[in-house]
Order: sequence, then C-alpha cells, then structure tokens
Amino acid sequence: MSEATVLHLDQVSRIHGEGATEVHALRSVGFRARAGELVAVMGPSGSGKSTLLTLAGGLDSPTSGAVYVEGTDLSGLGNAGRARMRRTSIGYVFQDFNLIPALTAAENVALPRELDGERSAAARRLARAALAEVGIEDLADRFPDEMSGGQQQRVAIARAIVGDRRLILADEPTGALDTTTGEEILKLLRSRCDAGAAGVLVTHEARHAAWADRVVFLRDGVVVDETGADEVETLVESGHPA
Ligand SMILES: Nc1ncnc2c1ncn2[C@@H]1O[C@H](COP(=O)(O)OP(=O)(O)OP(=O)(O)O)[C@@H](O)[C@H]1O
Repeated sequence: MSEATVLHLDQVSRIHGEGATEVHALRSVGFRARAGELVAVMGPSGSGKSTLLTLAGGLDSPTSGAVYVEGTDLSGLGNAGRARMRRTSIGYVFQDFNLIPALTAAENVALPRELDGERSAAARRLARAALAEVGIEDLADRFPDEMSGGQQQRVAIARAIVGDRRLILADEPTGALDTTTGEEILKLLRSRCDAGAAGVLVTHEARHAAWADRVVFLRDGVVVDETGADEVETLVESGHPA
C-alpha cells in the first residue's frame, strides 16, 4: 500500500507553440511519485519544472504520452472529469497562495468540497479538520488580508489536503516566505506525505530538497539525474549538481 504509485508520467512530452516558435518544454519524461513519498523537482529556469507540475495537476495536457493519477489517465477524462479529479484527488500549492480574498480561511478550504456538491456544514467540518492539521484552526474565520504570509500558506496547504487528497503538488511554496516560515511549510508537506500522500515539490533551493525522499533534476525538458534518499544529504551539503 505505501508503495502505490499515485502519480505516473509515462513518456510525457509537451511542446508549446508551432514552427519557428516551438518550445519543447518536456521531452519523453518518465516520472513517478508514490504514496508516502515527497519528490523534489529541481533544475534551471526554463527546464520544465512548472510544466511538469501543471501536467501532473491536469491543468494542461501533454502533446504525447500519458499522465496517470491514482491509475486514471487524465487525458481520457475530458475537461469536466479533470476538474473533478482536481477537486477530489489533487491539491495544488502556489508560491503566491492564491486564496480568494473575499472568503474566510475556512471558506477558502471548504470551497473545493462545496464545488463538488458536498453540503455546506459537512464541507466546513472537513475544512476545520484540515486547518487543525496545519495548526491554525483558531484562524478559521479570518480573511486572507488579516493573516501573515506563512498563515496564508498554511490555509493554502489545508485547501490542498482537505478531504484527504492523495496528491499534493507544490510550486515553490516557500518562495514568498522567510526562511523559518518556509521550513515550517515544508515540514507540513513532509508530514502529509508521511501520512500517506504523494508530494511533488518544485524548488530552486537545494536545502529544501532535504525534506524530500528523492530529487529529480530537469534540464531542457529532460530528466538528467535522480538522487535517492541517501544522497539527498550530500546534495544539500555540496549544492546543486546539475
Ligand atoms: N504557455 C507557454 N507558451 C510557450 N512557451 C511556454 C509556455 N509555458 C512554458 N513555456 C516554455 O517552456 C519551457 C519550460 O517552462 P517552465 O515554466 O516549465 O520552466 P521552469 O523550469 O518551471 O522555469 P522557472 O524555474 O523559471 O519557473 C520554457 O522555455 C518556457 O519558456
């Protein structure tokens, strides 16, 4: 069970544009994230990290190859099916939090459940449980502009995990936070993966990779290296090998 593949990119390529302006953002990438595992994705600017994450989250479709989430081929679903998958199985955490300013913390977290037809009271209960898991249940009735950046990112993580979603995708989630607050956010991601979710963390910083079980390096849309758990520490000490 703990070894189950939650995310599988099978020979995935993504080409943006056509002809002279064609950009190969990803080239035949194979990638897996298993239950209980946090995988860091690193690489220079433009290497395809965000493209990998948006494909994994069903926000974009591959030019060729297939993306499976919990065994379901996202391209076989159609737009409505993919949207449903995003609300029920996939949590996304962005650098700039992306909370809805007019909604309280609890309402932001409950929203994906309510969009999925869950009754309001049940959705709020799940939202409060998710807020408790990230340590800010007491801020449930605050609006985003009444919270610090770190608190807002905790709300975003609660929204990503609410209802026990199994795949958490995080794109530079600590980019707008100070070092200490950023480490706390990574710790939350780590503990969610320890509890059975699969996590993918896009980061520029080698020391963030210390929270991951594996590091996958991209360059020009190709996986150029993979580092196992025992090598992650060496990587952090020596810096970026790619
Ligand atoms: N919608 C798009 N249209 C055209 N080209 C795109 C599009 N999205 C990404 N690209 C190109 O695809 C390549 C990979 O981009 P991507 O954003 O995935 O890289 P990245 O590794 O996440 O970069 P960064 O670290 O700067 O965020 C880049 O050359 C980028 O310019």
